[in-house]
This record gives sequence, C-alpha cells and structure tokens, in this order.
Amino acid sequence: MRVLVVTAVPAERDAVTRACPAGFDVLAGGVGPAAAAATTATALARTPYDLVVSAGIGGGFLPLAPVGSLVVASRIVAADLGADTPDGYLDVEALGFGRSAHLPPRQLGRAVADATGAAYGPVLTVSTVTGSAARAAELAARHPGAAAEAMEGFGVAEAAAQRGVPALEIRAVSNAVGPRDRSAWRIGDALGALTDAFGKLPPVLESWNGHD
Ligand SMILES: O=C(O)c1cccc(C(=O)CC[C@H]2O[C@@H](n3cnc4c(=O)[nH]cnc43)[C@H](O)[C@@H]2O)c1
Repeated sequence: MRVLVVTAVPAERDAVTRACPAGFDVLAGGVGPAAAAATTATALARTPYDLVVSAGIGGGFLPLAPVGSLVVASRIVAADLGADTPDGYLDVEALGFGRSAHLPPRQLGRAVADATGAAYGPVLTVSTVTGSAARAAELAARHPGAAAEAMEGFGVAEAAAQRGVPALEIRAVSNAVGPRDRSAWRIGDALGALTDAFGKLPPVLESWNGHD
C-alpha cells in the first residue's frame, strides 16, 4: 500500500518519518488548507497513492483531547468555510455550493484510533487558530463532539477526494483550543506522540481492505 502523509512544517514531517515504514512518502506542505491542498494535489498527480493522511500537531477540545493525546478524525470539517450573517454562521452547504466536510473511511479510522489510543471525533480545519474561550465555545457548539482543530486537514482531504483517494487525519495535541497561551504549547510532547502513533500504523493498514 502506498501512503502519502502531508504535514505542515518540517518538524512534523520529521516526527512522522522517524517512525515511517517503507511505502510511506512524507511531505511538509506548508501551513493552512491552501498550501496543504496544493501539495497534496501535486503529489497525487505524480504518484498513485492508496491513502492520504493529514498529520501534525493540533489544538485539542477539552475534556475529550488533552495535551499530549492523539485524535483521529471521524469527520474532516472546514469550520470557517462559509458566511457570517446577522442570524449566525452559514456553511457552504447552506449557501448552496461546495462541501464543508469529508468522511474518512470509518472502519480504518476507528481501527487507527483503537491501535494508537486516540480519541475518534471531528477534527476542524480553521484558517485562524482559535485564541479565545468564546470562539472555542462557538466552534464546540456548532460541531458537537469536536475533538481537535488544526489548519490543513480539509485541504488535504479535498485534494484527495478530487482524485478518489481516501483520506485520514491524525493529530497529536500540543495545546488546548481556547485562550491563546503559546508558552503552554507542548510541541515536543506532541511530536513524540505523533512518532509513536505512526509506529503503530503498519499492521492496521495491512489489515484494511481498502473499501470501507
Ligand atoms: O515551533 C515549533 O517548533 C513547531 C514545531 C512543529 C509545529 C509547529 C507549528 O506551529 C505548526 C503549525 C500547525 O500547528 C497546527 N496547530 C497546532 N495547534 C493548533 C491550534 O490550536 N489551532 C489550529 N492549528 C493548530 C496547525 O495545523 C498548524 O499548521 C511549530
């Protein structure tokens, strides 16, 4: 099975590569959904992959995903792709065009979560890191069960979907979603958790039939 892993920055790429078996290509595609989509689309145009994984550190919604824990996405959601209105937020489905969520293969996602001890829930893709309790509460209310937020998953999943390739998202939680406190980010711990998670993937992927 050929697997493409797309991270944002080189430190995340290196954390994945440390654990990666043969057959995994790991790229640092840049921060944000546009860079992630462009990197993924270019790679998929060159090489036929069986699976694409968006991976890296992320913010965790408490109490589901504390710092140092892992999250596997049950849904990959573009959480700010829509319109703000006096009556509230409208996603692109409500606006009548496009899509704001991708569904990873369910059995595979669950199996990866079980093997790695990860929470399994929606992961939100945002273009602006959440920096206040009010915004965190707004996102949690709009996306019940949201486990994590990051900035690339939807871009990776959108590019993969356009090629008919399944996509997963795996996040290691470096910080809580909420009031910004960069000094509280535990990036080293999260990168270590990411390496551990990828070390556990090969048997799970080998037993996946590719069609759930
Ligand atoms: O400074 C470093 O050493 C370092 C090492 C690895 C990664 C970083 C990043 O800043 C990566 C940016 C990346 O992080 C994701 N992220 C992390 N926490 C959040 C969050 O609370 N909300 C949204 N995104 C988050 C995101 O995917 C960025 O691409 C630095």
